[in-house]
Amino acid sequence: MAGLASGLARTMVRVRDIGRSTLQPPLFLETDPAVEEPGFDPTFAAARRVRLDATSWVEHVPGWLRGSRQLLDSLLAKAGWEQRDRWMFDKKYAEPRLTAEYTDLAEVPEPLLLAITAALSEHYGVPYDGLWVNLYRDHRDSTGWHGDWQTCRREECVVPVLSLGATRRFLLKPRTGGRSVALTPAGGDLVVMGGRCQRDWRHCVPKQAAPAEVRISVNFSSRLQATRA
Ligand SMILES: O=C(O)CCC(=O)C(=O)O
Ligand SMILES: [Fe+2]
Repeated sequence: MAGLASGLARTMVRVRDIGRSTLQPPLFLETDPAVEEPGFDPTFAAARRVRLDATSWVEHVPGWLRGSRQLLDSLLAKAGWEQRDRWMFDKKYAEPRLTAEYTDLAEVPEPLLLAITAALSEHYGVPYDGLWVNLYRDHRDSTGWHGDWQTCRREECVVPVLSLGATRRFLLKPRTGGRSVALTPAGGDLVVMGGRCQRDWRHCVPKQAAPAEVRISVNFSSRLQATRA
């Protein structure tokens, strides 16, 4: 991680350069490798893409956001966390995590997230205009196998997920069954699902036996992708 951090330091964007109201990526780049302020790599230099099959892929960008603990603490305090229910057959279950959703970016409580949204839009060529955040309070919280159908109604979508806090396993497996692919995103890492991933694959964040601290995932959405072509 030390090598990676110093390699990325040149291109980190400082949070203090991010205007409150602008959706444009910040213009000033940080040059001091010792800086601890939050900052992201607008070049996505560390991205590693895994081809899942001929039409689906997942990308892991380790260490994309530096100083991610600050964003975690801020969201913990400021996001309007709610408990959601899920119906399974005839029974209602409380989801084993908390969620806050922002369909309007103007409501997002952290300006850094606006700059991050703009950088993701620019890099992946998708106009992200909303996001939802999930809070995994400890190792017993989880997300079951699913595809993001509500936010991906097109054949192909690009769905970025930014991890903050504890390292947890993020698994993908073909919808029709078969071996799963495991990623272990740490705080500050991006996982990006692309191609037909939401149609042909499922993803989850499983519970684990080993104790884990709090984790937040930030999931980016686009009205364009949520609308049938
Ligand atoms: O928490 C994560 O890493 C993934 C969350 C997710 O897949 C979802 O909320 O749809
Ligand atoms: Fe999902």
